[in-house]
Amino acid sequence: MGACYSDLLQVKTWMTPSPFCVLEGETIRETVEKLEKLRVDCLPMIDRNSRFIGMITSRKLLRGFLYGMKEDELASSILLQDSVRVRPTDSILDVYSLPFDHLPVIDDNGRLVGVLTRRDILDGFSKYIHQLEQTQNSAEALEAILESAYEGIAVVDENGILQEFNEAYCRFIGIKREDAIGRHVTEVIENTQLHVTVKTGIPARGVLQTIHGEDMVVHRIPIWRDDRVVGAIGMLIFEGVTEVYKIYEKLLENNQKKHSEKEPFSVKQERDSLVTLDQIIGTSEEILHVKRMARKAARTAATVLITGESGTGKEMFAKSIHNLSPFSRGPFISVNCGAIPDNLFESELFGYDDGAFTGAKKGGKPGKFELANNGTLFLDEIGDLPLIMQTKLLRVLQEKEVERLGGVKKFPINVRIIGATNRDLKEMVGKGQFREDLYYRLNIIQLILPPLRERKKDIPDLIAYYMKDICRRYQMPAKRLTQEAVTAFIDYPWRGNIRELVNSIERLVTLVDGPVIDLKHLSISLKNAAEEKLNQQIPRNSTTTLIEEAKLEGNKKELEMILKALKNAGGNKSKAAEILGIHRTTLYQKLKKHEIQ
Ligand SMILES: Nc1ncnc2c1ncn2[C@@H]1O[C@H](COP(=O)(O)OP(=O)(O)OP(=O)(O)O)[C@@H](O)[C@H]1O
Repeated sequence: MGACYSDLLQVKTWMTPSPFCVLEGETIRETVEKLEKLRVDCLPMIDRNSRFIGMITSRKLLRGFLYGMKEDELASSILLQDSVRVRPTDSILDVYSLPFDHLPVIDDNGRLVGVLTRRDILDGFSKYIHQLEQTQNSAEALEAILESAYEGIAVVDENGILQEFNEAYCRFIGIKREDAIGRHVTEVIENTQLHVTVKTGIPARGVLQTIHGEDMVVHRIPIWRDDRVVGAIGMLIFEGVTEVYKIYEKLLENNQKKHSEKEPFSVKQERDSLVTLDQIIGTSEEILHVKRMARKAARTAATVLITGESGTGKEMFAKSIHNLSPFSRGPFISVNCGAIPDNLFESELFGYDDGAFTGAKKGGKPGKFELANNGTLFLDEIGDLPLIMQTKLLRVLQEKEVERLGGVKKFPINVRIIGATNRDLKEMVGKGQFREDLYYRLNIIQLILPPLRERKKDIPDLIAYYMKDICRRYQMPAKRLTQEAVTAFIDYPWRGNIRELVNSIERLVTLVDGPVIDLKHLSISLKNAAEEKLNQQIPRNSTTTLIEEAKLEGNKKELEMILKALKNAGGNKSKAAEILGIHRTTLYQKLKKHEIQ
C-alpha cells in the first residue's frame, strides 16, 4: 500500500468517535430505551474507565425476551463478550471482510474510541476508489476489494450492464462470472432494481429483495461523476436477517397472546427533539466533511461558528452537535439575534431582576444564558448582534459569568455557544462592524455548510427522504417523482437551499393528486430554470427565488380558482372539489392553507 493512502485507509479516519454506549450496570430496559432513542441496532458497553466490555445487539435482546429475560436484569447478562474489535490504525481494507455491521474500535489501553459501521467503511472505500482512479493500478485494487468482500457485490454502468460481479455473488446466484459480466442486470439478478438506481440516483439501504425464494437484504448505491449518475453498486448481505425476522415474528405472536398485559418496554420519547447527524441527509464529500467536523466539535466544549447560506441546515447542525455532546443533558436554547429589537437584547440574553426597569415583570426574568446553563446556546444570525452587545457577549465568554440587569450578583455559567450566520463575518470585521476579538473567540471550530447547488449529488437522497416524510405527515399514500422531474430538481439552482427544496416537495405532494409527480407538475419556473441551464445561460441574480415567485403567483391563481369553484357550487365543498377535479381532502387542505373557513 502506498504511504500516501495510509491515513485515508485508517479506521480512525472513518469511525464515529466517542459513540453512544451502554454503561456497565445499566439494565435491559435502559438499554432498550437507548437503542430506541438512538435508532440503532447495536451499542457497545463500557465500564466506568471507558474500557470496552462487549457489544449489545438487538438480536441478542430479542432472543433474551423470547427466553423470558426480565427488563430489570442487567444488560451485561446478554453481552457479546467475544465480539470482534479493531484498532484505530487498522486499515479498512483489512477489516472490511469481517461479517459485522458495527465494529468497536479499541485503543492500546482497551478503551473504546469509536465505532466503525459498514456505512463508514463504504464511505472510506468510495473515497479510496476515487483516489485510485487517478492512478494506474485501479483495476487490480478494485478487483482485490471485490474478491475479498464477504457480501455479494455487483457493479452496473449507466445502462444497467454488469461491469463487475464478485465471487460471493456468483456462488449465490449459481452463475459464472464471465457469463454475468456484460449482461443486463435484470437478466442475472432476480427482482433487481439496480438499473432503476442508475436512473433515479436514489440510494436504498437495507431493503428486502427476494432472490431464489429467500428474502435477502440489499443496499443499492449510485455512483456519481460530475453531477451525473454513471453507474451503481449493489450489495447483497448474507448473514443474519432471516433469523432476526423469525425471532421478531415469534415475539409479535407472544405479545399478541398477552395483549391485555402492559407493553413490556413502551418507551416515551420525543423523536423530533433528537436531531442527530444521521438525520442530515447527504453522502457528498462536501457534506460528509462537515459531518466529520461536527462530530469532532461535539466532543469538545469549544465555541463553534457555523456559516452558510440561508436554508443550508445551520440550525440542524447546531442541534446535532448539541445532541451528540456532553451538553446534551442540558437544554438547547435558540436565539435569533436578527429578530430581537436592539433595546431588548440585554434583558433577553442576561435577564433582569425585580424592578430593573419600568415595565419589568415582577419577580424578574432569567436570560437565555441562564436558561441554557449546562446546555447549548445557539445564537442564530450572530452577524446581526449590535456592537455594544458584542462587547457584552465577549465579556461573558471570557468570564463565564452573567449578571442580570439590575442585579447585584453574578451567576457562574457553563454553556456551550454555537453561533451561526449567513453573513461574511471576516468582511464585517474588516469594515469595523464586527469585533475582531469576538470573531476569533467564536471561530474556534468553524463549519462551512456548502450550498445545495455545490452538492447536487445529495438532491435525489433529499427528495426521497422528504417525499416519504411529507406523505407520512399528511397521511397520504406514497408518491414518487419521475426521472425527468428528478433531473429538473438536480438542474435547478436552489438559491433557497434545502428549505426551498423541502417547501417545493411539500407543495407538489399536496397539490398533485395522483401517485406520480412529473415534469409537467413542476412549476413553470422550475422547468425554465432547468432549460436555462441546458441552454448554458447565466443564472439570474435576484433576491427572490424562482420558487418563491412561482409560489406567490401559483398561490394567487389557485385561490382565485378555488373561490370561483366554491361560488359556482353554491358553497358546497364536495361539489367545488368535483368542479376543480381534485379530491375533497385535497380541497380541505388548500382551504386551510389559504385560511378559508
Ligand atoms: N442535510 C440536510 N438533510 C435533511 N434536511 C435538511 C438538511 N439541511 C437542512 N435541512 C432541512 O432544511 C430546512 C432548513 O434547515 P435549517 O433551518 O437548519 O437551515 P438554516 O441554515 O439554519 O437556515 P436559516 O439561516 O435561514 O435559519 C429544515 O427543514 C431542515 O430540516
